[in-house]
Amino acid sequence: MTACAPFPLRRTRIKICGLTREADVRHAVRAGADAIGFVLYPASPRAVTPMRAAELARLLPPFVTPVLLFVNATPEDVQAGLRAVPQALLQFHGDESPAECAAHGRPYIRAARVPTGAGAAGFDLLEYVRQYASAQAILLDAHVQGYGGGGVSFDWKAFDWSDPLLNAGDRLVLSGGLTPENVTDGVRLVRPWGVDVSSGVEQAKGLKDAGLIDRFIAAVRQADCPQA
Ligand SMILES: O=C(O)c1ccccc1NCC(=O)[C@H](O)[C@H](O)COP(=O)(O)O
Repeated sequence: MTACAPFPLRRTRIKICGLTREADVRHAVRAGADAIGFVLYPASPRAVTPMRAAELARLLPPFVTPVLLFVNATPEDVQAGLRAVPQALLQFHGDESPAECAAHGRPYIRAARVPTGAGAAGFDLLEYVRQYASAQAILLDAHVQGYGGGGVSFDWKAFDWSDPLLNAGDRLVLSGGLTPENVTDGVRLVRPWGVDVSSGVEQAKGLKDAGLIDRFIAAVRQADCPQA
């Protein structure tokens, strides 16, 4: 772990997503993850059932948040997830409207799917952030085939992160193709409240790699330290 003197000015929150195994959950928590995501989207290679998410969420100590991820799920499916993991934060990755996301009366994370390459410049992120004013967090993901977890980044330089309207309320979560190699730069540029990673800490889809998790978290902490 990188040491800062006298202490980091900020601590970027870290969510690790798409866990399916007990050992991965235990390791992520020990390494310092703040939130653990479970994919309740049956078409995903990282999908778990609500019952399995509940088993894994039971391993979480206080102050580590379970997150249930949905893609165009029915309200009944979301409710089934919440019955299994009542303390969970919700994450919506599909085409859900602001009203659909808010309908469960629970804090939620809204994934914005930002076009990759030159397309990012044409994406009105400010309008998106305004539209989802009821979201506790806006997760900045890259638009890939499928709905997410694609291990692809968008062009972080396409937006003005110093715009107080864009970064208002500390609710941006940088995501999409983050790795131990690029996350320090991403955090220093965007200054998000948190980061979210799946592919970048995996040995295979749904199977996390302890060494990559350690390196990823150390790289985030490095970004949190004031630069010499
Ligand atoms: O993980 C999936 O398979 C998945 C499927 C459908 C929608 C979202 C999905 N995952 C989202 C995430 O894991 C993260 O929140 C985020 O998009 C980061 O993914 P990655 O680029 O793999 O780090």
